[in-house]
Amino acid sequence: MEVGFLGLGIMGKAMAANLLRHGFRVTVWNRTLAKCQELVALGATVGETPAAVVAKCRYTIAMLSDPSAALSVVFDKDGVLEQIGEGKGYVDMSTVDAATSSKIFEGVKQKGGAFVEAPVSGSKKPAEDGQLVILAAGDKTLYDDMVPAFDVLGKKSFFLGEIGNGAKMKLVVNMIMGSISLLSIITSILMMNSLSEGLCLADKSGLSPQTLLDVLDLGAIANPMFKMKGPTMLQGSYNPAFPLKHQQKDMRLALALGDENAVSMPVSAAANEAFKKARSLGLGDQDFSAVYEVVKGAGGSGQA
Ligand SMILES: NC(=O)C1=CN([C@@H]2O[C@H](COP(=O)(O)OP(=O)(O)OC[C@H]3O[C@@H](n4cnc5c(N)ncnc54)[C@H](OP(=O)(O)O)[C@@H]3O)[C@@H](O)[C@H]2O)C=CC1
Ligand SMILES: O=CCCC(=O)O
Repeated sequence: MEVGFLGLGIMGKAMAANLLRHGFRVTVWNRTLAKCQELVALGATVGETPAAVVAKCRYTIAMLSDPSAALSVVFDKDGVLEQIGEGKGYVDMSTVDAATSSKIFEGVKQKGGAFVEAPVSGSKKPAEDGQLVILAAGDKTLYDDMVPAFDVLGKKSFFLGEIGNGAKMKLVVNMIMGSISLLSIITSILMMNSLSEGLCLADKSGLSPQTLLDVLDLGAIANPMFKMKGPTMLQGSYNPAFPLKHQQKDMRLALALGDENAVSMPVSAAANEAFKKARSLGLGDQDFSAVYEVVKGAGGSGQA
């Protein structure tokens, strides 16, 4: 199967590489064209513009940063709309809001093409391993055509019906993830303080601190988020798997969805403020766990 791939950021690069590894013929484009070279080394060909990629491929996938990028790649000069038409499909896997997705759907439909939105759950590692969860909606025939690609990219794909449902599901999932991550970080700080006391007490009492850690990790207070992100957070190292600016964009879009539906979400609103604060501190391109710096600055223990 031949596919086009637009957007080779953290996620797009891993996903396009995965398709190549599984025998797909892939034509790639990225705004910063130099980033295509890594994929060329894996066997991809390059399209000079989104329109050139769509002209060459029956199916084109996009993985772009946010609503404005997703719209620009479709509607601007040399964009997808210049070449999409009867018999061609466009699949946007970026995380955007339902209104953005609907605009793209209408634009593609007017040209006679088919459109599926298919945002994903799972970060850099699941993208590399083909273990994403795909939340698709839109044209069912195109969705069925894309199943071989979705099977490579993900461990499970859902077809959620009319356009917008995939975008909304993704925003709800990420809103929960963003809030829980923040709560988990705060909890971790408190946990780490009490853990420090516990380790000290074990040591002074002649017990092995490492055995204490092993016992705790098997019990009810084991904390997967802290286990995954904790060690690098403690070093103040936030190499991005999921950039903080994208987490804050998702919180913002999810809160707007809450506004539209009059759903009160005080926890998410507070989490959004913390992510915004982190962006104002210049942490937007770091991993979303860098929100820890905000929590520390607000009076959490730097010992954590
Ligand atoms: N990282 C993660 O863990 C996950 C991310 N997502 C979502 O996937 C999408 C991509 O994320 P990720 O790969 O991490 O993001 P990156 O920031 O690493 O990559 C963003 C991509 O979008 C391109 N881009 C940005 N603005 C424009 C524009 N105006 N026109 C054309 N291209 C543009 C960038 O091009 P250039 O290289 O030129 O800057 C790059 O290819 C986002 O919507 C994110 O929310 C979903 C699940 C997990
Ligand atoms: O949108 C990013 C989600 C990251 C994840 O699901 O781990």
